[in-house]
Amino acid sequence: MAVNTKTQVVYRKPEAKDGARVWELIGDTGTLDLNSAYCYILLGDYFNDTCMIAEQDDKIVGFISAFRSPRNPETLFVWQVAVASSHRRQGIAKAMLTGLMNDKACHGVRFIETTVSPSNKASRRLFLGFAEEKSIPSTVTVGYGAEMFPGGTSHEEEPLFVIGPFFNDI
Ligand SMILES: CC(=O)NCC[C@H](N)C(=O)O
Repeated sequence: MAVNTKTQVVYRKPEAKDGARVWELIGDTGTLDLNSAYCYILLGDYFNDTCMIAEQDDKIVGFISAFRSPRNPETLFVWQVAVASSHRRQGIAKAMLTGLMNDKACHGVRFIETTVSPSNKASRRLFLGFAEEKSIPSTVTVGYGAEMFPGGTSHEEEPLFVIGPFFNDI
């Protein structure tokens, strides 16, 4: 049966050349910290083993960035999860996180760490739902307090979510 690939969301690792469009996606979400375009180019170049892009009809509609902690490589720190407003509630964030965890780059990961601000309900659902679905322990502790952010800005606190231990022996 012919599959209409025009409507399928495809998932792939980012490349440096995707940086500008990822920067646009993050800016469009209006909920995440917009890093420099250079940062997203760098992620696509040096950290792309643990990042993923969701693309539909040649439009970047999702992005997840992560890296294995240099001080504890068994921990995967998930930095940002973004889905275009036009593509929410379609399971794209869960597909990106699951795809990332199933990648050989995440072999041996035993903990996922991430920070999720109180207003980021979608990411809260994503990570706690991931833990619950896989019966993995999860804790939410003090992460980065609002006071750590520059004076005069209205940045929310960033509680630390720790999911694990689990065995990711893909
Ligand atoms: C999981 C996630 O997207 N966290 C966001 C952390 C922070 N507010 C940022 O946007 O980088």
